[in-house]
Amino acid sequence: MSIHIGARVGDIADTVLMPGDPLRARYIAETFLEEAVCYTEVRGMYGYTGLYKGKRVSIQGSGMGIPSIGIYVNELINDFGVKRIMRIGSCGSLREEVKIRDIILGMSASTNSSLNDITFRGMTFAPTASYSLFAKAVKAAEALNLDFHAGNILSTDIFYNDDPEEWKIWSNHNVLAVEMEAAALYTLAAKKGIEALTILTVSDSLVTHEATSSEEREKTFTQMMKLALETAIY
Ligand SMILES: O=P(O)(O)O[C@H]1O[C@H](CO)[C@@H](O)[C@H]1O
Ligand SMILES: O=c1cc[nH]c(=O)[nH]1
Repeated sequence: MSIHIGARVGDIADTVLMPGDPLRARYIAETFLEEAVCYTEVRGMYGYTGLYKGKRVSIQGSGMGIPSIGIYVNELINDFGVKRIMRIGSCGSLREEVKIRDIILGMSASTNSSLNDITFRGMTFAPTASYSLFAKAVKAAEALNLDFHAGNILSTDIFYNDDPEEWKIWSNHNVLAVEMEAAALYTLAAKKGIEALTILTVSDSLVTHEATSSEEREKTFTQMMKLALETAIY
């Protein structure tokens, strides 16, 4: 058991899918996994292990934001020996061509967080997905006949930004969408030598101001869930 994950060594699979929302973790486990067992309820941040098409996979909530996912990713790797983490989250579109409910593979994650300023002392690190997982996700998407966008995403520390125009700086540099965790996942994965990828579904658009409901964000982004599970077993 680690400080924030109430599991025993061996309870968590080598491959972990991480939604921000713990209720999405429960929904995925109950909907897609066989023999799913809940291995942690600490802080209500549910984690489950079960079988997807016969292969062991875990689903662990990360919470919202870089500090929260940083805690869980560190413990998953250091205390439970996890080898592969795929974040599956919602995001806001920053580009007109990226429509609501579209799927995005985050090849790299820009950030306005001080996370890497602190670590790299003012120099700039480029948090990047693992090519191995990215390539598998592309093949899995093709097999599922799913369209997707692939590119740079933004991991922001600020959900409610006082400056309603700031997103355009990122949009003007072809950053596809905004979420709040991928840069930390990619940085920690690089440091610890594990594989990482972020798969997102567009829940709202900063361009058109369309938005989906909380219930839809918890339960209906099933194409992204299936894509991540198929990538896990590819
Ligand atoms: O849907 P999740 O995975 O939580 O991801 C997005 O949603 C949350 C904000 O509503 C942030 O965690 C952001 O990254
Ligand atoms: O971080 C996020 C997540 C979803 N939608 C947003 O606009 N931002």
